[in-house]
Amino acid sequence: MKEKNPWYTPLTIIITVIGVIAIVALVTVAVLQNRPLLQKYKYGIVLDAGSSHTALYIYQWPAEKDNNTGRVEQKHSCKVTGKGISSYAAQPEKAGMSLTECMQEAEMVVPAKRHSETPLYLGATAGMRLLNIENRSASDQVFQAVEKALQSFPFSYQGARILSGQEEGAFGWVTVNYLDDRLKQGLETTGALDLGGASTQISFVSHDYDISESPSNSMTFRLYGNDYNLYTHSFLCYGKDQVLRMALAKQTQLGPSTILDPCFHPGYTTTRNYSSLYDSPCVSGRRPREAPTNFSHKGEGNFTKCQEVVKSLFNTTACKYSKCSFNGVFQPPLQGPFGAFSAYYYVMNFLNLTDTSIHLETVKNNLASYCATPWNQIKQMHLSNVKEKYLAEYCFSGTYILTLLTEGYNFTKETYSNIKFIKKIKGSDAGWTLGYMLNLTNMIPAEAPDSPPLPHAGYVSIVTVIAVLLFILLILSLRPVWPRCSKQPQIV
Ligand SMILES: Nc1ncnc2c1ncn2[C@@H]1O[C@H](COP(=O)(O)OP(=O)(O)O)[C@@H](O)[C@H]1O
Ligand SMILES: [Ca+2]
Repeated sequence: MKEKNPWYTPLTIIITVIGVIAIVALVTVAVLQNRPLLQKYKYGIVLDAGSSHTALYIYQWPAEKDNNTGRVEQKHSCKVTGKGISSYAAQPEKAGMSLTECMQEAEMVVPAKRHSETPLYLGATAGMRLLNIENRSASDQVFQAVEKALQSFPFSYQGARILSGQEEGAFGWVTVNYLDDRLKQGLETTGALDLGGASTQISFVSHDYDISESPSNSMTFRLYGNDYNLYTHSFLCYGKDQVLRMALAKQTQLGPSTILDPCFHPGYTTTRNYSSLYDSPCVSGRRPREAPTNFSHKGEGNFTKCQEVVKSLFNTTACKYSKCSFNGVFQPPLQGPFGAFSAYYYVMNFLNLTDTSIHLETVKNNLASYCATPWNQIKQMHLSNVKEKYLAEYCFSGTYILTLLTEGYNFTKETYSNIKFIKKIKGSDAGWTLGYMLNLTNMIPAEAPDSPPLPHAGYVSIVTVIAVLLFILLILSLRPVWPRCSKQPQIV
């Protein structure tokens, strides 16, 4: 006769079945109760009207969480065809029209029932700052045209304006640290380096400096219960396109109608127009009196000489503060890691120089040999997939970036490795737009939100483990019954 398994008594079977059903029910209720109902999203749209081009970003976040936890992410981006809105000074309506395609894309991406509640912002940066200095009424007309175009879409239009350099720098810093989840957790923050076409920004938290030394460079925030004292500065005219103008202006001032430019590849040659070169407040003061219409621009491909030209655009002698970067601008000691984005990334990524663990001298040597490569060879290798204008300027831009970081901001060969060249963080572009929207929609609270002591997954696991333990205890408590059942004769 077979031994009867004591576990097979009707009582234990019934208890087991009820127990399993109870556990499944308990876990299901716990999961359903705590799961966000349906993943419904809200949306926000920001247009970045930069000096070289405009880009549209669509952000989304779970509808029930818009007030606290850091869950905003980039859903979509669209690059407006053509140049930046400031280039339409002579025909403002076209600035508005240029945005149509991307705005239509936004209408498709954002679900129709959310259109009317989706905020839409346009922020313009250094290109419009310069146009505003140069020709106030042209800048106003561009804004009127842009405003009219944006209002014709079904979103909740919140206005178009020029950001100050401080705002541009600070919102870039907010974006980077928000996406890295550093703000909510009160971690050490990352500095932000943004290189545009017409201006460049540096923003970081430096603990041991006196903000009163230069109040115009300081911004204070209280975010998620932490206080931040941010140093930020925007150098107008030190974006890479305006710096190139300044470099050319400097070299053409010497007089000849042909300039041999060390920042361009050997064999590169083009004819440039004096008026269009000097058509910017960054250089207009330097225009030679009796310049011919055109000048010939030839490349020489010499990194060391190029660096000298670029260095001459930084004034590092005058400083009325305890410490300066350049042009008499206060800068506290650099601190912490830095994220460098926008043109910093485009240029260093093209040059294969994004790895900052490589020694700075090696980086310079690599760039020097790139600059010395004949223009024909460069074109043969890359012209099929890179715009010729960008391609011609990477040697200059790379040299400018290294010079700005070391001679301008005072990064050393030791601190260079604190910089990370980045394009995106967790799928969202690094740039000022996200920080701008978070601020305007009050999505980063000053105080830490009250959150449940456990994350959802932890809560469910604990409930499950406790339920299973209780169940085992129950089964074990029935054990005294078993010996009786097993007192069966064991002989066959
Ligand atoms: N693929 C690329 N390679 C090199 N440079 C690029 C690339 N894409 C964009 N850029 C440059 O990045 C810069 C972006 O600046 P932008 O945001 O338009 O100006 P700003 O921020 O000064 O208003 C411009 O100089 C533009 O030419
Ligand atoms: Ca920009």
